Amino acid sequence: MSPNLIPAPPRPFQGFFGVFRYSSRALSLVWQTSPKMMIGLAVCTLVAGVLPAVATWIGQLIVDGVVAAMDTYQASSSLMEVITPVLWLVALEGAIIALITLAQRGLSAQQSLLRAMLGQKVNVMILEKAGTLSLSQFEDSELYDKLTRARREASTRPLGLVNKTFSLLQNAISLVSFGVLLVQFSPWALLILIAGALPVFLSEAKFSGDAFRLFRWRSPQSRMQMYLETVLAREDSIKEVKLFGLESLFLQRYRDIFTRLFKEERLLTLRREAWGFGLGLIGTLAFYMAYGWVVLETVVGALTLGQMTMYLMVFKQGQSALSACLTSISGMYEDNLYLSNLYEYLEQPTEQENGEVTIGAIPGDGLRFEQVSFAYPGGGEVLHDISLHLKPGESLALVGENGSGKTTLIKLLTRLYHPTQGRVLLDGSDLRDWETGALRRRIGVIFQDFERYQLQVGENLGVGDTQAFSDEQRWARAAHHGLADDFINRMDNGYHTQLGRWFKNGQELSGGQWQKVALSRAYMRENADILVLDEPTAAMDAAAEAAVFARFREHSRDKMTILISHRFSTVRSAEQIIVIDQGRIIERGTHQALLESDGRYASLFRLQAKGYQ
Ligand SMILES: Nc1ncnc2c1ncn2[C@@H]1O[C@H](COP(=O)(O)OP(=O)(O)OP(=O)(O)O)[C@@H](O)[C@H]1O
Repeated sequence: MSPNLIPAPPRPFQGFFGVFRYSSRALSLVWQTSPKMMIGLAVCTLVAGVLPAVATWIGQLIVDGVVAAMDTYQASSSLMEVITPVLWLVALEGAIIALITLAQRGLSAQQSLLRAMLGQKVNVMILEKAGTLSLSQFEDSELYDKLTRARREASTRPLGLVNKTFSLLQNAISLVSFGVLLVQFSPWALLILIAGALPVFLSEAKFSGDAFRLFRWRSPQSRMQMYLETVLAREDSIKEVKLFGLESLFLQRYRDIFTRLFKEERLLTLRREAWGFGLGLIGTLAFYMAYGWVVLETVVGALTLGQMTMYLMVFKQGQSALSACLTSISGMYEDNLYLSNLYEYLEQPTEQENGEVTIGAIPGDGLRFEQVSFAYPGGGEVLHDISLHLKPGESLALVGENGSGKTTLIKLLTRLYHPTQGRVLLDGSDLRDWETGALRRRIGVIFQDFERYQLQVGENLGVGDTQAFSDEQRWARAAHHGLADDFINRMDNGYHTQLGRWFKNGQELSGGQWQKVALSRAYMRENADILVLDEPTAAMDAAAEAAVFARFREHSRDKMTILISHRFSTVRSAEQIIVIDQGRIIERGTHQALLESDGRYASLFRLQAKGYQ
């Protein structure tokens, strides 16, 4: 796809000025970050903007002073007397130049400090917003693109915009002061100056828009590149990459994406620079026309030598100030486009899911699914008409083939998703109405794809209850329930051992040990009265599994427990067993009752039992 074919943004080029709507927000963001430095930037900008014209004007006074001094000196008076006024002017110009340098240093120091502070602030804003997004929003690839784009570009853009705003101000001030001097020569000269710079500006603005559209268009591909980088360079995937010999395959795909993207980028860059050069020539032409004119006026005696030098300087500097102004404007346009990305992401509506219920309408009623159906966003229905009731102290086991919907049911119970039809009730109140904190405190859950944090072992347990994140006694208790205490106590630094390979002295655990850590994490929620274990023992040896369930039953006598497992040995003791097939409940009852009814459960059980004979 060529950049020409890249879909235009909702407000195309004619909305050039409309796109500046993010400028004020970027400015206020910088102001919030550091009002002092923003004022400092403004002062330095002002100083660096006004003084060059003053220096040029003094330059003219010096040249004319020198010419006059040469005449006076020949008419013989003392050299010192003749030259002193000129030397004072030289000293003054020197002082002004020193002041300009000081202002420029001040500018760059404040810019680099602000850059660091703003980068951090914007990244925190992006991550804070990420914390408010729902799971389904995270799974939406368009939103994910927005998030990635915002993280890649947006953190440097607010400061860029502020810098350009100030630089625009600075150059505009210089331009006005040069303009005042130039108009005295001829208003036409001012016109020539403007006419020379305008074409480059227009082409720059157009290409900035194109560059942004290219950036947007290619973000899914950039994301694929980032993904391949991760797979090829992360310890958790490298094992498989090596064994399957995937390096060259993935690297080739990585290169192909680059080649495709680079083709577009090269085309755009070449066009941008070629047009910039061609239209820039108009500016050069304008300068040399004005040059010839000034020379002519000097030769015929309409200008002094000092004035000639000054006007040439003024024209040259005026020209660069004008083109700097226009570059700032087109740069601001570009920054605004990128900021539109950031704000599109930050303004993404979040699903308001915080209700107010902290104690249910019918305390002690337990958990109910009432004719619940569910479809993932953009997908077909994966759960159909599920009804079940679990009272405090009862245990439920979910059985079913891969993909039948067991984990999805748990996601609804933990309110990671909402039912598309029907309701889930806890103690008689709809889950949607529960206050998030109160609801989460009541549920301890371990998913089959639990997270392996590159933190200390203890902290890996602590994440189960942020209130007790660093509570070592609670770590020990949870590890005891989850049968993780034995191996943790044998580690060099006990609960303070760093896990994973990302950081120094990190230790890797076996699959079963990780699972024990995850199980203990669920036990950190001591007040939770709903315990959900989604295949908690798949990686454990038989003895560990038996011990885990013995401990589980003992620990959860007065709780509601939901267990998902493909092993019937662990399922059979549940008071209620539900068999799910393609999102529907097809059988329910106790182990004994299900065997007697001789349905799907009974045949699956016999199949597994045969495997052990
Ligand atoms: N995030 C998702 N987005 C879209 N569809 C999904 C998502 N997660 C699961 N599914 C689909 O929902 C269906 C049920 O998946 P679920 O994970 O609930 O099955 P499961 O019974 O837990 O399977 P397993 O025994 O393999 O863990 C599957 O068809 C799956 O493809």
